[in-house]
Amino acid sequence: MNDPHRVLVLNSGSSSVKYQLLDMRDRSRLATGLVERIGESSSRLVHTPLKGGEPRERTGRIAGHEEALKAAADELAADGLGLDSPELAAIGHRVVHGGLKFSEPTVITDEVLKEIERLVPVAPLHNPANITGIRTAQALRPDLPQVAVFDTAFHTTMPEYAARYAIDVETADAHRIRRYGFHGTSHAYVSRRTAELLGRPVADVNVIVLHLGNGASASAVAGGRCVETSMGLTPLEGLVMGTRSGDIDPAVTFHLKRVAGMSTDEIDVLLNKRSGLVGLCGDNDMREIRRRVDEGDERATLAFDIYIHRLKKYIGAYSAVLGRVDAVAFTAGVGENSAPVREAALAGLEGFGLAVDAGRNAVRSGEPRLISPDDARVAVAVVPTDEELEIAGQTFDLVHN
Ligand SMILES: Nc1ncnc2c1ncn2[C@@H]1O[C@H](COP(=O)(O)OP(=O)(O)O)[C@@H](O)[C@H]1O
Ligand SMILES: CC(=O)OP(=O)(O)O
Ligand SMILES: [Mg+2]
Repeated sequence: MNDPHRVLVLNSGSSSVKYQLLDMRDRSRLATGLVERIGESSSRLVHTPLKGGEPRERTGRIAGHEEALKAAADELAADGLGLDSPELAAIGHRVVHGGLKFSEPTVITDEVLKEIERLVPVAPLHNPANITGIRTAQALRPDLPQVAVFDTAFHTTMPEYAARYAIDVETADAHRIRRYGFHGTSHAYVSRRTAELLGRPVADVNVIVLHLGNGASASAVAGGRCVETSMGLTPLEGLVMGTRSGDIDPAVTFHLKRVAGMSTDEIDVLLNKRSGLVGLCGDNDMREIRRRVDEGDERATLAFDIYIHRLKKYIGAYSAVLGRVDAVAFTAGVGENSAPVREAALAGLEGFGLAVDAGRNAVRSGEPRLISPDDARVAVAVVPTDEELEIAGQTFDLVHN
Protein backbone atom coordinates (compact mmCIF):
# COMPACT_ATOMS: atom_id res chain seq x y z
CA MET A 1 0.00 0.00 0.00
CA ASN A 2 0.99 3.60 -0.65
CA ASP A 3 2.26 5.72 2.21
CA PRO A 4 -0.13 8.57 2.97
CA HIS A 5 0.77 11.21 0.42
CA ARG A 6 -2.01 13.77 0.50
CA VAL A 7 -2.00 17.07 2.36
CA LEU A 8 -5.02 19.26 3.04
CA VAL A 9 -4.19 22.96 3.42
CA LEU A 10 -6.49 25.40 5.19
CA ASN A 11 -6.05 29.13 4.80
CA SER A 12 -8.64 30.61 7.15
CA GLY A 13 -9.09 34.36 6.78
CA SER A 14 -11.28 36.75 8.73
CA SER A 15 -14.33 36.12 6.55
CA SER A 16 -13.22 33.37 4.21
CA VAL A 17 -11.62 29.94 4.08
CA LYS A 18 -9.51 28.79 1.18
CA TYR A 19 -8.62 25.10 1.02
CA GLN A 20 -6.66 22.79 -1.23
CA LEU A 21 -6.06 19.08 -1.26
CA LEU A 22 -2.74 18.12 -2.85
CA ASP A 23 -1.03 14.92 -3.88
CA MET A 24 2.54 15.42 -2.72
CA ARG A 25 3.98 12.72 -5.00
CA ASP A 26 3.79 15.18 -7.88
CA ARG A 27 2.57 18.27 -5.98
CA SER A 28 -0.64 18.25 -8.04
CA ARG A 29 -3.94 19.64 -6.83
CA LEU A 30 -6.82 17.23 -6.33
CA ALA A 31 -9.36 19.84 -5.30
CA THR A 32 -9.52 23.50 -4.33
CA GLY A 33 -12.23 25.53 -2.73
CA LEU A 34 -13.23 28.85 -1.29
CA VAL A 35 -15.88 29.75 1.24
CA GLU A 36 -16.46 33.48 1.34
CA ARG A 37 -18.63 36.00 3.19
CA ILE A 38 -18.79 33.70 6.23
CA GLY A 39 -21.31 35.00 8.76
CA GLU A 40 -23.34 36.89 6.16
CA SER A 41 -26.59 35.77 4.55
CA SER A 42 -24.82 35.79 1.18
CA SER A 43 -22.14 33.18 2.03
CA ARG A 44 -20.86 31.23 -0.94
CA LEU A 45 -18.86 28.03 -1.31
CA VAL A 46 -17.15 27.21 -4.59
CA HIS A 47 -15.55 23.77 -4.80
CA THR A 48 -13.44 22.70 -7.76
CA PRO A 49 -12.50 19.04 -8.20
CA LEU A 50 -9.44 19.04 -10.42
CA LYS A 51 -9.35 15.45 -11.58
CA GLY A 52 -12.66 15.38 -13.45
CA GLY A 53 -15.86 17.18 -12.59
CA GLU A 54 -17.16 20.71 -12.83
CA PRO A 55 -16.90 23.41 -10.14
CA ARG A 56 -19.84 23.32 -7.74
CA GLU A 57 -21.31 26.35 -6.02
CA ARG A 58 -23.40 26.53 -2.88
CA THR A 59 -24.97 29.74 -1.61
CA GLY A 60 -26.80 30.67 1.58
CA ARG A 61 -25.69 31.61 5.06
CA ILE A 62 -22.69 29.78 6.54
CA ALA A 63 -22.62 31.02 10.12
CA GLY A 64 -18.99 30.54 11.10
CA HIS A 65 -15.62 28.99 10.28
CA GLU A 66 -16.52 25.64 11.83
CA GLU A 67 -19.55 25.30 9.59
CA ALA A 68 -17.47 26.45 6.61
CA LEU A 69 -14.87 23.72 7.18
CA LYS A 70 -17.49 21.05 7.63
CA ALA A 71 -19.11 22.14 4.37
CA ALA A 72 -15.70 21.93 2.67
CA ALA A 73 -15.16 18.44 4.14
CA ASP A 74 -18.57 17.37 2.76
CA GLU A 75 -17.64 18.63 -0.71
CA LEU A 76 -14.35 16.71 -0.62
CA ALA A 77 -16.18 13.58 0.54
CA ALA A 78 -18.62 13.91 -2.37
CA ASP A 79 -15.63 13.58 -4.72
CA GLY A 80 -14.30 10.54 -2.90
CA LEU A 81 -11.61 12.70 -1.29
CA GLY A 82 -13.03 12.69 2.23
CA LEU A 83 -10.95 13.57 5.27
CA ASP A 84 -11.36 9.99 6.50
CA SER A 85 -9.04 8.80 3.71
CA PRO A 86 -5.98 6.77 4.81
CA GLU A 87 -4.08 8.59 2.04
CA LEU A 88 -4.20 11.85 3.99
CA ALA A 89 -0.79 12.43 5.62
CA ALA A 90 -1.38 15.73 7.40
CA ILE A 91 -3.34 18.96 7.51
CA GLY A 92 -1.40 22.20 7.04
CA HIS A 93 -2.72 25.47 8.42
CA ARG A 94 -1.77 29.01 7.52
CA VAL A 95 -1.34 30.78 10.86
CA VAL A 96 -0.89 34.51 10.53
CA HIS A 97 0.87 35.51 13.75
CA GLY A 98 3.58 33.31 15.25
CA GLY A 99 5.21 35.97 17.43
CA LEU A 100 8.82 35.41 18.43
CA LYS A 101 8.59 31.69 19.11
CA PHE A 102 7.93 30.26 15.68
CA SER A 103 10.32 30.64 12.78
CA GLU A 104 9.71 27.17 11.32
CA PRO A 105 6.68 25.05 10.39
CA THR A 106 5.50 23.45 13.61
CA VAL A 107 3.44 20.40 14.55
CA ILE A 108 0.49 21.73 16.52
CA THR A 109 0.34 20.60 20.15
CA ASP A 110 -1.80 22.03 22.99
CA GLU A 111 1.18 24.23 23.88
CA VAL A 112 1.49 25.58 20.34
CA LEU A 113 -2.23 26.26 20.18
CA LYS A 114 -2.01 28.17 23.47
CA GLU A 115 0.73 30.38 22.04
CA ILE A 116 -1.32 31.07 18.89
CA GLU A 117 -4.20 32.03 21.20
CA ARG A 118 -1.97 34.33 23.23
CA LEU A 119 -1.22 36.22 20.00
CA VAL A 120 -4.88 36.96 19.18
CA PRO A 121 -4.63 40.61 20.30
CA VAL A 122 -1.93 41.25 17.68
CA ALA A 123 -3.78 39.49 14.84
CA PRO A 124 -7.42 39.98 15.81
CA LEU A 125 -8.78 39.50 12.28
CA HIS A 126 -6.73 36.38 11.56
CA ASN A 127 -5.54 34.23 14.48
CA PRO A 128 -9.07 33.46 15.82
CA ALA A 129 -10.08 32.12 12.41
CA ASN A 130 -6.85 30.09 12.23
CA ILE A 131 -7.56 28.61 15.68
CA THR A 132 -11.12 27.60 14.72
CA GLY A 133 -9.69 25.99 11.58
CA ILE A 134 -7.20 23.98 13.64
CA ARG A 135 -9.75 22.86 16.24
CA THR A 136 -12.29 21.82 13.62
CA ALA A 137 -9.67 19.86 11.68
CA GLN A 138 -8.45 18.22 14.90
CA ALA A 139 -12.00 17.14 15.70
CA LEU A 140 -12.44 15.65 12.23
CA ARG A 141 -9.08 13.79 12.25
CA PRO A 142 -7.67 13.63 15.80
CA ASP A 143 -5.11 11.03 14.68
CA LEU A 144 -3.45 13.18 12.00
CA PRO A 145 -0.55 15.58 12.44
CA GLN A 146 -1.72 19.19 12.09
CA VAL A 147 1.01 21.62 11.08
CA ALA A 148 1.11 25.39 11.47
CA VAL A 149 2.96 27.43 8.85
CA PHE A 150 3.37 31.00 10.07
CA ASP A 151 3.10 34.20 8.04
CA THR A 152 5.68 35.75 10.33
CA ALA A 153 8.33 33.02 9.92
CA PHE A 154 10.09 34.33 6.81
CA HIS A 155 10.58 37.74 8.40
CA THR A 156 12.43 36.53 11.49
CA THR A 157 15.70 37.16 9.61
CA MET A 158 15.11 40.93 9.58
CA PRO A 159 18.00 42.77 11.23
CA GLU A 160 17.27 44.21 14.66
CA TYR A 161 17.45 47.78 13.35
CA ALA A 162 14.60 47.01 10.93
CA ALA A 163 12.50 45.00 13.38
CA ARG A 164 12.70 47.33 16.39
CA TYR A 165 10.45 50.38 16.75
CA ALA A 166 12.16 53.50 18.07
CA ILE A 167 10.28 53.47 21.37
CA ASP A 168 11.42 52.89 24.95
CA VAL A 169 13.26 49.56 24.93
CA GLU A 170 11.94 48.29 28.30
CA THR A 171 8.32 48.97 27.41
CA ALA A 172 8.73 47.42 23.97
CA ASP A 173 10.41 44.29 25.33
CA ALA A 174 7.96 43.85 28.22
CA HIS A 175 5.10 43.65 25.71
CA ARG A 176 7.00 42.04 22.82
CA ILE A 177 6.32 45.09 20.68
CA ARG A 178 8.34 44.89 17.47
CA ARG A 179 7.83 44.54 13.74
CA TYR A 180 6.99 40.93 12.83
CA GLY A 181 5.79 41.20 9.22
CA PHE A 182 3.20 38.97 7.52
CA HIS A 183 2.43 37.21 4.22
CA GLY A 184 5.85 35.62 4.73
CA THR A 185 4.95 32.36 3.01
CA SER A 186 4.07 34.36 -0.08
CA HIS A 187 7.15 36.61 0.08
CA ALA A 188 9.38 33.53 0.42
CA TYR A 189 7.72 31.65 -2.43
CA VAL A 190 7.57 34.63 -4.80
CA SER A 191 11.15 35.74 -4.19
CA ARG A 192 12.36 32.20 -4.90
CA ARG A 193 10.24 31.89 -8.05
CA THR A 194 11.50 35.28 -9.23
CA ALA A 195 15.10 34.09 -9.00
CA GLU A 196 14.10 30.98 -10.99
CA LEU A 197 12.45 33.19 -13.60
CA LEU A 198 15.70 35.15 -13.91
CA GLY A 199 17.63 31.88 -14.14
CA ARG A 200 19.87 32.86 -11.23
CA PRO A 201 20.59 31.33 -7.80
CA VAL A 202 18.39 32.80 -5.05
CA ALA A 203 21.52 33.67 -3.08
CA ASP A 204 22.63 36.12 -5.82
CA VAL A 205 19.36 37.97 -6.28
CA ASN A 206 17.86 41.02 -4.52
CA VAL A 207 14.10 41.31 -4.95
CA ILE A 208 11.38 43.71 -3.88
CA VAL A 209 8.18 41.66 -3.52
CA LEU A 210 4.86 43.51 -3.64
CA HIS A 211 2.11 41.27 -2.28
CA LEU A 212 -1.03 43.20 -3.20
CA GLY A 213 -4.17 41.32 -2.15
CA ASN A 214 -6.93 42.50 0.13
CA GLY A 215 -4.21 42.71 2.75
CA ALA A 216 -1.03 44.09 1.15
CA SER A 217 2.63 44.18 2.07
CA ALA A 218 6.03 44.80 0.54
CA SER A 219 9.29 43.10 1.39
CA ALA A 220 12.95 43.54 0.56
CA VAL A 221 14.62 40.16 0.08
CA ALA A 222 18.41 40.01 -0.22
CA GLY A 223 19.81 36.68 -1.39
CA GLY A 224 16.74 34.81 -0.19
CA ARG A 225 16.61 36.46 3.25
CA CYS A 226 14.04 39.03 4.24
CA VAL A 227 15.73 42.25 5.37
CA GLU A 228 12.71 44.56 5.60
CA THR A 229 8.93 44.36 5.29
CA SER A 230 6.08 46.82 5.53
CA MET A 231 3.75 45.19 8.06
CA GLY A 232 4.62 45.52 11.74
CA LEU A 233 3.38 44.35 15.12
CA THR A 234 0.09 43.65 13.35
CA PRO A 235 -0.98 43.46 9.69
CA LEU A 236 -2.10 47.10 9.83
CA GLU A 237 1.17 48.92 9.09
CA GLY A 238 2.51 49.80 5.67
CA LEU A 239 0.72 49.91 2.34
CA VAL A 240 -2.82 51.12 1.71
CA MET A 241 -5.00 47.97 1.70
CA GLY A 242 -8.56 46.99 0.82
CA THR A 243 -9.96 48.00 4.20
CA ARG A 244 -6.84 48.89 6.28
CA SER A 245 -5.16 52.28 6.46
CA GLY A 246 -1.54 51.16 6.44
CA ASP A 247 0.87 53.81 7.80
CA ILE A 248 -0.61 56.70 9.73
CA ASP A 249 0.72 58.99 12.44
CA PRO A 250 -0.03 57.06 15.68
CA ALA A 251 -1.19 60.36 17.19
CA VAL A 252 -4.28 60.08 14.97
CA THR A 253 -5.49 57.44 17.44
CA PHE A 254 -5.00 59.72 20.50
CA HIS A 255 -6.76 62.48 18.64
CA LEU A 256 -9.74 60.27 17.77
CA LYS A 257 -9.97 59.25 21.41
CA ARG A 258 -9.57 62.65 23.00
CA VAL A 259 -11.28 64.86 20.47
CA ALA A 260 -13.73 62.61 18.62
CA GLY A 261 -14.59 60.59 21.75
CA MET A 262 -14.08 57.23 20.03
CA SER A 263 -13.32 54.10 22.02
CA THR A 264 -10.25 51.94 21.39
CA ASP A 265 -12.45 49.25 19.81
CA GLU A 266 -14.10 51.80 17.53
CA ILE A 267 -10.71 53.07 16.38
CA ASP A 268 -9.56 49.49 15.79
CA VAL A 269 -12.58 48.86 13.56
CA LEU A 270 -12.07 52.21 11.79
CA LEU A 271 -8.44 51.51 10.90
CA ASN A 272 -8.78 47.80 10.11
CA LYS A 273 -12.17 47.62 8.42
CA ARG A 274 -13.36 51.09 7.39
CA SER A 275 -10.14 52.54 6.01
CA GLY A 276 -7.86 51.87 3.05
CA LEU A 277 -9.59 51.80 -0.34
CA VAL A 278 -13.02 51.13 1.14
CA GLY A 279 -12.73 54.10 3.49
CA LEU A 280 -11.49 56.37 0.72
CA CYS A 281 -14.02 55.53 -1.97
CA GLY A 282 -16.49 52.90 -0.71
CA ASP A 283 -15.03 50.05 -2.77
CA ASN A 284 -12.16 47.69 -1.96
CA ASP A 285 -12.14 45.69 -5.16
CA MET A 286 -9.54 47.07 -7.54
CA ARG A 287 -11.59 46.01 -10.57
CA GLU A 288 -14.48 48.19 -9.46
CA ILE A 289 -12.16 51.07 -8.55
CA ARG A 290 -10.54 51.00 -11.97
CA ARG A 291 -13.96 50.94 -13.64
CA ARG A 292 -14.89 54.08 -11.67
CA VAL A 293 -11.55 55.75 -12.45
CA ASP A 294 -12.14 55.14 -16.15
CA GLU A 295 -15.55 56.83 -15.80
CA GLY A 296 -13.92 59.88 -14.22
CA ASP A 297 -15.12 59.25 -10.64
CA GLU A 298 -13.16 61.64 -8.41
CA ARG A 299 -13.23 59.69 -5.15
CA ALA A 300 -12.12 56.49 -6.84
CA THR A 301 -9.36 58.38 -8.65
CA LEU A 302 -8.06 59.90 -5.42
CA ALA A 303 -8.21 56.49 -3.70
CA PHE A 304 -6.22 54.96 -6.56
CA ASP A 305 -3.66 57.77 -6.47
CA ILE A 306 -3.17 57.42 -2.70
CA TYR A 307 -2.73 53.65 -3.09
CA ILE A 308 -0.13 54.12 -5.83
CA HIS A 309 1.72 56.92 -4.05
CA ARG A 310 2.24 54.74 -0.97
CA LEU A 311 3.42 51.85 -3.11
CA LYS A 312 5.92 54.08 -4.89
CA LYS A 313 7.33 55.34 -1.59
CA TYR A 314 7.97 51.75 -0.50
CA ILE A 315 9.60 50.81 -3.80
CA GLY A 316 11.95 53.78 -3.40
CA ALA A 317 12.66 53.01 0.23
CA TYR A 318 13.36 49.33 -0.40
CA SER A 319 15.62 50.19 -3.34
CA ALA A 320 17.69 52.19 -0.87
CA VAL A 321 17.58 49.39 1.73
CA LEU A 322 18.79 46.81 -0.80
CA GLY A 323 21.32 49.07 -2.53
CA ARG A 324 21.12 46.94 -5.66
CA VAL A 325 17.74 45.70 -6.90
CA ASP A 326 17.62 42.88 -9.44
CA ALA A 327 13.87 42.51 -9.66
CA VAL A 328 10.54 43.90 -8.53
CA ALA A 329 7.86 41.18 -8.35
CA PHE A 330 4.13 41.83 -8.25
CA THR A 331 1.88 39.17 -6.70
CA ALA A 332 -1.55 38.37 -5.11
CA GLY A 333 -4.99 39.39 -6.42
CA VAL A 334 -4.19 42.98 -7.37
CA GLY A 335 -0.51 42.48 -8.21
CA GLU A 336 -1.21 39.51 -10.49
CA ASN A 337 -4.25 40.95 -12.24
CA SER A 338 -4.13 44.73 -12.35
CA ALA A 339 -1.99 46.04 -15.23
CA PRO A 340 -2.97 49.67 -14.40
CA VAL A 341 -1.64 49.28 -10.83
CA ARG A 342 1.67 47.86 -12.05
CA GLU A 343 2.06 50.54 -14.68
CA ALA A 344 1.19 53.40 -12.32
CA ALA A 345 3.37 52.09 -9.48
CA LEU A 346 6.50 52.18 -11.65
CA ALA A 347 5.69 55.27 -13.70
CA GLY A 348 8.43 57.86 -13.33
CA LEU A 349 10.89 55.44 -11.74
CA GLU A 350 13.17 55.21 -14.80
CA GLY A 351 15.87 56.79 -12.66
CA PHE A 352 15.77 53.59 -10.56
CA GLY A 353 16.18 51.48 -13.70
CA LEU A 354 12.50 50.52 -13.52
CA ALA A 355 10.22 50.38 -16.54
CA VAL A 356 7.21 48.41 -17.77
CA ASP A 357 6.67 47.26 -21.34
CA ALA A 358 3.02 48.10 -22.10
CA GLY A 359 2.45 45.07 -24.36
CA ARG A 360 3.94 42.61 -21.85
CA ASN A 361 2.08 44.22 -18.97
CA ALA A 362 -1.25 43.74 -20.75
CA VAL A 363 -0.80 39.95 -21.16
CA ARG A 364 -3.04 37.89 -18.84
CA SER A 365 -1.49 34.64 -17.70
CA GLY A 366 -1.25 32.41 -14.66
CA GLU A 367 2.49 31.88 -15.27
CA PRO A 368 5.42 33.84 -13.84
CA ARG A 369 6.52 36.36 -16.47
CA LEU A 370 8.65 39.42 -17.10
CA ILE A 371 6.92 42.69 -17.97
CA SER A 372 10.00 44.92 -18.22
CA PRO A 373 11.64 45.80 -21.56
CA ASP A 374 14.59 43.60 -22.61
CA ASP A 375 17.13 46.35 -21.97
CA ALA A 376 15.83 47.22 -18.48
CA ARG A 377 18.41 47.46 -15.68
CA VAL A 378 15.94 45.97 -13.18
CA ALA A 379 13.61 43.10 -14.07
CA VAL A 380 9.93 43.65 -13.35
CA ALA A 381 7.96 40.43 -12.94
CA VAL A 382 4.45 39.18 -12.30
CA VAL A 383 4.77 36.04 -10.19
CA PRO A 384 1.54 34.37 -9.07
CA THR A 385 1.78 33.42 -5.43
CA ASP A 386 0.82 29.98 -4.16
CA GLU A 387 0.65 30.05 -0.39
CA GLU A 388 -1.25 26.76 -0.32
CA LEU A 389 1.36 24.85 -2.34
CA GLU A 390 4.14 26.29 -0.18
CA ILE A 391 2.28 25.36 3.02
CA ALA A 392 1.61 21.86 1.69
CA GLY A 393 5.30 21.38 0.86
CA GLN A 394 6.48 22.55 4.28
CA THR A 395 3.81 20.45 6.03
CA PHE A 396 4.67 17.30 4.13
CA ASP A 397 8.42 17.76 4.61
CA LEU A 398 7.92 18.14 8.34
CA VAL A 399 5.78 15.03 8.84
CA HIS A 400 7.69 12.93 6.34
CA ASN A 401 11.19 13.50 7.72
N1 LIG B 1 -8.86 41.01 -12.39
C1 LIG B 1 -8.55 41.79 -11.35
N2 LIG B 1 -8.17 43.06 -11.52
C2 LIG B 1 -7.88 43.85 -10.49
N3 LIG B 1 -7.92 43.45 -9.20
C3 LIG B 1 -8.29 42.19 -8.97
C4 LIG B 1 -8.62 41.29 -10.00
N4 LIG B 1 -8.94 40.10 -9.43
C5 LIG B 1 -8.81 40.27 -8.10
N5 LIG B 1 -8.43 41.52 -7.81
C6 LIG B 1 -8.18 42.11 -6.50
O1 LIG B 1 -7.61 41.14 -5.66
C7 LIG B 1 -8.19 41.23 -4.35
C8 LIG B 1 -8.10 39.89 -3.65
O2 LIG B 1 -6.77 39.46 -3.62
P1 LIG B 1 -6.32 38.14 -2.84
O3 LIG B 1 -4.87 38.02 -3.01
O4 LIG B 1 -7.18 37.02 -3.26
O5 LIG B 1 -6.68 38.63 -1.39
P2 LIG B 1 -6.82 37.90 0.00
O6 LIG B 1 -5.98 36.65 -0.05
O7 LIG B 1 -6.31 38.92 0.95
O8 LIG B 1 -8.28 37.61 0.16
C9 LIG B 1 -9.60 41.72 -4.61
O9 LIG B 1 -10.11 42.40 -3.51
C10 LIG B 1 -9.42 42.62 -5.81
O10 LIG B 1 -9.15 43.94 -5.36
C1 LIG C 1 -1.74 39.10 7.15
C2 LIG C 1 -2.78 39.52 6.18
O1 LIG C 1 -3.00 40.70 5.99
O2 LIG C 1 -3.42 38.54 5.53
P1 LIG C 1 -4.60 38.69 4.45
O3 LIG C 1 -4.05 39.44 3.31
O4 LIG C 1 -4.98 37.28 4.13
O5 LIG C 1 -5.72 39.47 5.13
MG1 LIG D 1 -4.13 36.51 0.85
